[in-house]
Amino acid sequence: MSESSGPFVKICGLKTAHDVDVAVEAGADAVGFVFAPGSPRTVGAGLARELAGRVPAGVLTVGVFRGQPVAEVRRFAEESGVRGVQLHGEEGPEYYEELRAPGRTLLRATAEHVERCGEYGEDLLLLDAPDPGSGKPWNWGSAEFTAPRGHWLLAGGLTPENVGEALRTTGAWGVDVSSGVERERGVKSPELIRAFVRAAHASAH
Ligand SMILES: O=C(O)c1ccccc1N[C@@H]1O[C@H](COP(=O)(O)O)[C@@H](O)[C@H]1O
Repeated sequence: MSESSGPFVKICGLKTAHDVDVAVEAGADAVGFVFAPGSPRTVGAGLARELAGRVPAGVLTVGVFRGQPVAEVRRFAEESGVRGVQLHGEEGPEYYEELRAPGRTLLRATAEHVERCGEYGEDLLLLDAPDPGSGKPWNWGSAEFTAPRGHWLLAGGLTPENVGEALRTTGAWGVDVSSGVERERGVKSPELIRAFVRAAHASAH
């Protein structure tokens, strides 16, 4: 994982070589490929392998899953060569145990309150909206919100305009975005990707 002093930034839902290159050149720490079915961002393992092959070793490649059987997750991860696995379903700790592999980073996405990162054996916790990938924000700015301990990413409705405030308000270790860097649903905007990474990095100063 990133040792840089700024926040960890993941750009998710990439489908083209150009968008991958833009995210990497902009300074993203991680790029995500959606393997969950039914999303306008869903890609197959073959395309993801091509895209992941463009990514330098210092940038984490992540496969995104939702409610899929463990064998399917493992197969997609192995066929695509992604180094991270992000789970958005109801999977319990045993699921993480089964997916643990040398060099693999496990990300647990949840919309529930969590005390600390690592409760299910994950390396990174991702606090997201109940409807992941929808672009809808949630109540991370409210007085009731309490941040988990450890490394966690904030996601859900983030944009270049609100990411700085989101990082300052929540103290998140990093951020993850998909909709907020798209010009239309499922189609990334290079300008918005660059603006998002710039705004996230600027929040550290
Ligand atoms: O992006 C999707 O379509 C998706 C589908 C299924 C599970 C997760 C998905 N994306 C994740 O959602 C957040 C981004 O949300 P937003 O669009 O920025 O509001 C991020 O964690 C993606 O990995």
